[in-house]
Amino acid sequence: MNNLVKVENSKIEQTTILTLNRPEKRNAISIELINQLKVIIEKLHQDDETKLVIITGEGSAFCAGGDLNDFHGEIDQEKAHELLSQMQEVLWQITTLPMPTIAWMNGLARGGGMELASACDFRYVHESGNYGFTQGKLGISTGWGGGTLLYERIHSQEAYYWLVSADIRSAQVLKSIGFAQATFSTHQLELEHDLIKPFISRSLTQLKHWKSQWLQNQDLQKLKTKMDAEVEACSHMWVSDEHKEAVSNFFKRNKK
Ligand SMILES: CC[C@@H](C(=O)O)C(=O)SCCNC(=O)CCNC(=O)[C@H](O)C(C)(C)COP(=O)(O)OP(=O)(O)OC[C@H]1O[C@@H](n2cnc3c(N)ncnc32)[C@H](O)[C@@H]1OP(=O)(O)O
Repeated sequence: MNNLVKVENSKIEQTTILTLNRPEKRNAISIELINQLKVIIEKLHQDDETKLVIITGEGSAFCAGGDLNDFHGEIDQEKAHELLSQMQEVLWQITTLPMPTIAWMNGLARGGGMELASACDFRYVHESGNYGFTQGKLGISTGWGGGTLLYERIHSQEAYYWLVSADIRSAQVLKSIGFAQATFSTHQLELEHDLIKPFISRSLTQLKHWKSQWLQNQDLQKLKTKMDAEVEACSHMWVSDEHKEAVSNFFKRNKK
């Protein structure tokens, strides 16, 4: 079995780094990758020693969103709902992990890649990357619950506008709207990085306490209900002609 997600446990720093490992596909999230991620995140829920989880991508991209070969345009509404729900569950499990999570966005992200980042507690973005909730241009809405999470991360007026405009933004803009906590310029993720150091210097007890406080501060039941509604809405848009055409145009563009 290919490791579509690399897992590195750093015992001294009590940190787990998860690296999406399909660089040739810009780390697009296939069904197989979802299945692997599911098992890894489930294990982390039972892990009493890890105090920090970092999600990043191999190569030039953080994540290009759902793999459009698996999440293709010809599936019906029920099937779309079933597939979208699988990744929604992963996003939910990441959101509710008992330790802090960081999306270390080493490069570009699109669509579901932005949703994945939104499921993390903190986001750091590479200064040369570009980032977009581009679902609007594909004739759909966010389909994994990440639109709901976006509203939790930035000002609601800005979230609403970003989803409608579906525009691609720079790292500096992400920082200015509060989606990213900071930008970085290094290519290799190092746990000694100034942005990671504060986490590593805190104890397991401290970090788990702050995470639990963070989760208590949210109405998780309401959040889950809103994420469910988002998946349902997207599954209906999935079968629109506009969406089918957008997916087909993507593959045609890539064949040129
Ligand atoms: C399904 C859930 C839904 C959601 O809930 O949000 C989504 O995520 S929908 C998907 C949203 N994502 C996109 O629309 C991104 C599509 N990709 C691109 O726009 C570009 O590929 C890129 C991400 C901007 C990268 O551009 P570039 O660096 O120029 O690389 P290429 O375009 O040449 O891509 C390299 C390689 O990767 C394949 N690829 C990229 N993204 C996807 C994808 N989302 N699904 C499947 N495959 C993808 C691309 O086809 C190329 O493959 P080869 O042709 O085999 O080299």
